[in-house]
Amino acid sequence: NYKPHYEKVAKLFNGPNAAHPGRILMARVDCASKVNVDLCSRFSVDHYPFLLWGPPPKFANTKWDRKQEKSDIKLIDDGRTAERLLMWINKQLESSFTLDDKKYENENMLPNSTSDPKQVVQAIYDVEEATAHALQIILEHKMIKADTRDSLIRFLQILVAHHPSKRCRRGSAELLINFDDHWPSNLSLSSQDSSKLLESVAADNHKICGKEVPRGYWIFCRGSKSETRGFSCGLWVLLHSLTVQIGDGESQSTFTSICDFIHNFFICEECRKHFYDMCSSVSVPFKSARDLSLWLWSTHNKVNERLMKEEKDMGTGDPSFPKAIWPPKALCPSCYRSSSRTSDGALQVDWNEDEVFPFLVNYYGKTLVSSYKETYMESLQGRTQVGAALADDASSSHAARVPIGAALGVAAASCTFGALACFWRTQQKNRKQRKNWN
Ligand SMILES: Cc1cc2nc3c(=O)[nH]c(=O)nc-3n(C[C@H](O)[C@H](O)[C@H](O)COP(=O)(O)OP(=O)(O)OC[C@H]3O[C@@H](n4cnc5c(N)ncnc54)[C@H](O)[C@@H]3O)c2cc1C
Repeated sequence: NYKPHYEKVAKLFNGPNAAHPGRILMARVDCASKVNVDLCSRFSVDHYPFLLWGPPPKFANTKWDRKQEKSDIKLIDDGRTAERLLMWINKQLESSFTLDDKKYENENMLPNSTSDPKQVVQAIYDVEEATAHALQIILEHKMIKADTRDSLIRFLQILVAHHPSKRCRRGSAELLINFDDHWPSNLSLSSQDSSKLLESVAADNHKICGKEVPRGYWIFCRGSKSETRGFSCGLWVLLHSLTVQIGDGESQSTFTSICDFIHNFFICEECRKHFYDMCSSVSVPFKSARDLSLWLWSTHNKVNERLMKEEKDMGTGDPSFPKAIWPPKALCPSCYRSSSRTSDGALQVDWNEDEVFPFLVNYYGKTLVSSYKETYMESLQGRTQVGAALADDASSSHAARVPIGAALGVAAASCTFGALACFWRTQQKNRKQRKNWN
């Protein structure tokens, strides 16, 4: 959501149609990407958006500390919207640029097309990807601290028991077994200690969902644009899949663990804050898995509802996957008792929760896991049929449109097409690296 704000400002200064070319160079860095870890840690980036201002050469070789009083590089502390950011810049330069200096053209309005909801059978790969991705972010951003350590342990415990992927359950267990060796409870990590531990975890080849993951691409959560969907979509699917697996006696502790995990380890500041507020508004402890699954479902719908409006107003979001109240009637007709539209066009649904819960259990439980089991069995039988299995899936009644790159990637992970995999992965890496500096 910040992106269009910053692009609005950047378009005044960057690119061939800029109204004020060359006055300022705006650049963006994706700190969630491995190639930028060193750069981002030099500037102690611990949340986003994180805006810095300074002479370009200083960014090349400075190690910046925000506590440092006299520095050529400053933290922009008031730049959450295009207007405020431009006001901040105007103050620095004693200028009077306005956003109207060059009309902002929204390039994101592409025609809509609908997605096939049955693709969830392939979401198991994205749940693995999101799990590995989350751990990678936690390690690279050195987020395990004295006050967050317990929350990670509690979340890993849930993953050990209920992660829909067996290899992630195994990997989470291994991580827990070695947890005290890597992160002793009395250790308050200096950045040097933390780097050493990160190296040792990497050297142990500790991959929470097996060696092949993260694979570097998304299947179910693949957006039509490179910067949409992906991790946050995979994270939602993981959370839903956990809530439908737990037993009634675990519902309250799972609720607390999910809330704490998002609060401590989801680096999208706005998301974790909103989610934390919604967690805090729950006053009665959960007594059943049903209640927790329905709470997460309706919380997700509240986020959808809010983003639906924001994305419409700002032209963000993925045009091929517009936010909507979920599940749509076509996916679960019996979930709807009745529905109507308000005067401003918003959908209001009288839900039949006795139908929604079994629907969620089936969607995020049985259906999601079905594809994994098949693949896992095949991997035990010699790992040669994965590409074919995906192709078969695509024409089965669980029809899933598998992007060709992803299908090749999964096939490659089975070690069947080594050379192809190498080529494809290199392409992916190059693409990622190019993206990070545009
Ligand atoms: C905990 C959390 C909080 C977030 N908060 C914010 C925020 O405050 N601001 C922000 O801009 N972004 C937020 N995000 C990101 C945002 O919700 C989306 O994940 C992101 O925009 C990608 O959207 P998507 O189209 O892939 O669908 P997502 O919303 O990520 O959903 C993934 C899939 O889940 C299914 N689904 C959709 N709704 C439901 C539901 N109600 N119940 C069950 N399944 C459903 C659909 O199949 C969908 O494709 C948050 C993400 C998480 C995990």
